[in-house]
Amino acid sequence: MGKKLVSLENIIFRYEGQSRNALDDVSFDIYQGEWLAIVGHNGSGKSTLAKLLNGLQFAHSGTIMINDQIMTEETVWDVRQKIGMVFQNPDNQFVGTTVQDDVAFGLENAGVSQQVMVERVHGALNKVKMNAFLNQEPHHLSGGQKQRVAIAGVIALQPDIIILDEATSMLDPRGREEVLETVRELKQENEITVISITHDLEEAAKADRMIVMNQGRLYREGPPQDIFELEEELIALGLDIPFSVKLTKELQKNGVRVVNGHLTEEELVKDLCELHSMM
Ligand SMILES: Nc1ncnc2c1ncn2[C@@H]1O[C@H](COP(=O)(O)OP(=O)(O)OP(=O)(O)O)[C@@H](O)[C@H]1O
Repeated sequence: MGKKLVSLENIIFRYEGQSRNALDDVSFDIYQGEWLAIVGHNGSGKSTLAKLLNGLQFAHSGTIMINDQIMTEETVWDVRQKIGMVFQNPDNQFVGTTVQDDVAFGLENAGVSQQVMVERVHGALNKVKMNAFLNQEPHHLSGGQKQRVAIAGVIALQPDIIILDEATSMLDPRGREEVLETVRELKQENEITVISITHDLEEAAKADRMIVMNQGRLYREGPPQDIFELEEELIALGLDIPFSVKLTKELQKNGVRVVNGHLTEEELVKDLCELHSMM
């Protein structure tokens, strides 16, 4: 496990005029190089967590520490440099007229020299496999490609952490796969730390660790295999377990000896093929 990069301690936050806390004594850590998925039903506090991590709101009590710096109104601009956000709607975050302008936008604002900018734009687009689209206009791109450009815009700024706030929820299955594959590769190659906030437990299954939020409280945390063992509890919280986990349970009930822990359909299919070849 890498070093502790983010630490939340006893965070309490309530929106003005509301009778209950949106975040109620939430504590957890995030380690360098890990992919943490934060899941929960509507209103469980996921987006509020993202707002606090990005300094758009401040906790009423408790501490958020990001790479050894405590988040306060005074440090927020420094801390924000360490975090890149990718949001839900691919169309709302395209600010350039072409792919390369879009990726360069944040670097221009950061006052980076022309030479460094060109290197970083090309490097970032290479990493998300969008370098063949440098001069394309956004309306020629699919949703998945637009989100990959948004990710390139973020990694060009070399943050320590990327937060994906429901970044795949408006994409078709292919776009979703493209974006998740990009995240997986980035994480593997660059030791970047990923926080994905999602309704989608199939997506969360790809993370190293999951946090389940419920009514502003941290309900459970652990590796996806352990979290999906909570099957009935997750369903009671309004969450749906991945298809491969459900199918594994049904197959086992019917006497098929598949092993537990298949978080993707591919893994389950591989196991079934191996069982079949032994028959
Ligand atoms: N701007 C706001 N003003 C008042 N209350 C808010 C505001 N935003 C969120 N809330 C409340 O705070 C709580 C947590 O909401 P939050 O949006 O963080 O949940 P979420 O898990 O991200 O839900 P969703 O998946 O629907 O976005 C909910 O009770 C919600 O009604």
